[in-house]
This record gives sequence, structure tokens and C-alpha cells, in this order.
Amino acid sequence: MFSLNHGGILVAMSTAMDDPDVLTEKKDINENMLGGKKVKIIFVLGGPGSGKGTQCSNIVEHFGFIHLSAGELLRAEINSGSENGTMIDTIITEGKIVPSEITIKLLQEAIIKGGNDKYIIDGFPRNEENRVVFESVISISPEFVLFFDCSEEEMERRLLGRNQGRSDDNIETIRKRLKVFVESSLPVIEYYESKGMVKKIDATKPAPEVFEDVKAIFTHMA
Ligand SMILES: Nc1ncnc2c1ncn2[C@@H]1O[C@H](COP(=O)(O)OP(=O)(O)OP(=O)(O)O)[C@@H](O)[C@H]1O
Ligand SMILES: Nc1ccn([C@@H]2O[C@H](COP(=O)(O)O)[C@@H](O)[C@H]2O)c(=O)n1
Repeated sequence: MFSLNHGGILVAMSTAMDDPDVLTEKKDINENMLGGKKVKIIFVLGGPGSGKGTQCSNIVEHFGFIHLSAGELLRAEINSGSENGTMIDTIITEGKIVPSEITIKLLQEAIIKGGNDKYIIDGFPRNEENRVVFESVISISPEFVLFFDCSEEEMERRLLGRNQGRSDDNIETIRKRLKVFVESSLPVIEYYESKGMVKKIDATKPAPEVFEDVKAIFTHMA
């Protein structure tokens, strides 16, 4: 907690305060909530290769959520030729975490564009800065946090076999991503755990068995 990057958070928060577009978007989301259209958000966390994307597809199919993958949104931003593209590409290739204001703006735009009332947000918040800036700018608390718990050996094995042409699915970057997960993402999960908000799934099992456990959680959701 004390190793938080307060500088980054303050910059992101002051960006939100100084940028009228960001403020308008925040207002719209809050009005949606207040106007009887409550936006439900579930954060889906777990190490790289734990099976988040695979299970999110199942959740979309069976439970009607919109799936927003922070990593996918960042990759789309690179491919769009945006001015931030090269910087995002470098960070992803190094297995590091993109500044929160960039990722949150992409999520914010996708939520507004999605027009749905329930979203699963996959791979976010990835560090304390992501969490604090999201809370400050978007002000929506997740219903709960779904945590896919998987051994490092299994995650590494899966990523090396994924074969989707991702620039970060090589052994060097995979090891960096695993280290970042332990150092930066696990503390976020521990934070939500301390608030009783984490639903942990054993993600080492075969995908259909993992989905049985996921299904039980979503079926019993209020
Ligand atoms: N339970 C499972 N058992 C075996 N393989 C799995 C399982 N779940 C997913 N996979 C496979 O492992 C690879 C990684 O899965 P997936 O892309 O869903 O992980 P992820 O957590 O979204 O990864 P990342 O964070 O890197 O995007 C894929 O090739 C997928 O088909
Ligand atoms: N909140 C996030 C999410 C992702 N990233 C970067 O994207 C990479 C790929 O993410 P996946 O969830 O698709 O595995 C990840 O390693 C980060 O570099 C991010 O910065 N912030």
C-alpha cells in the first residue's frame, strides 16, 4: 500500500478534473445509474493465461454480460494508429502496466458505447493505481471480483501454447508478466479480499470444469 505510485494517481486525477470530456463522461455514467439503469460491473482478475478470456466468453454466452478486456482495448488502440500506440506497444512488450488514465479512458468509452447494464471487465484493475483512479474517475464499485487462481507453471504452459500471434506470448515477456502479476496485481486482489468481495475459482482444472464453478456464482447472483 505504501509503495503506491501517488504521483501517477494524482496526475490521472488532475487530468480527469481538467478535461471537460472526461467529466462529462463520468456524469453520464452516474446519471445512468441514478436514472434507474444501474450499471453492474464485475472485475475478472487472475494471472496471465489463467483463463480469464476463455471464461469471459462463456459468461457472455450464458449470462448476457458485455465483455471488456483491458488488454484487448489496449491492443486495439495500438492497431488504430493512435498517437499513444507506440508507447502502449512498448509497455505491453515489456510486460509492464500502461498508465491508468489511458486504460480507464478506453474502458469508459467502451462502457458508454456498450449501452448495456452489465459488464465483465477482464484484466482490470491490474495495480493499485488502476483501482484508485477507476474509483475516483468512474465511481462504480464492482459487484464482486472473480479471481482465477492458477499455478505459475500452468499459466506459463498455456501461454506458450496459445499461438495467437501476441507479441507478449514469448518466454521472456511471460516471465515479466508473471512477476508483475505477483508484485502489482495480487495486492489489488488482496485489497478486495479484505473487503469480502473476492470469489475465487480454482482455474487449474480443465476449462469446462472451471465454467461449472463460474456458472454456480453467476446463477446465484442477485
Ligand atoms: N482451464 C484451462 N485448461 C487448459 N487450457 C486453458 C484453460 N483455460 C484457458 N486455456 C487456454 O489457455 C490459453 C490462455 O487462456 P486465456 O486466453 O483465456 O487466458 P487469459 O487469462 O485471458 O490470458 P491473458 O491475461 O494473457 O490474456 C488459451 O490458449 C486457452 O485456450
Ligand atoms: N489494466 C491493464 C491490462 C492490461 N495491460 C497491458 O496489456 C497486456 C496484456 O493484457 P491481457 O490482459 O490481455 O493479458 C498486459 O501484460 C499489460 O502490459 C495494462 O497495462 N493494464
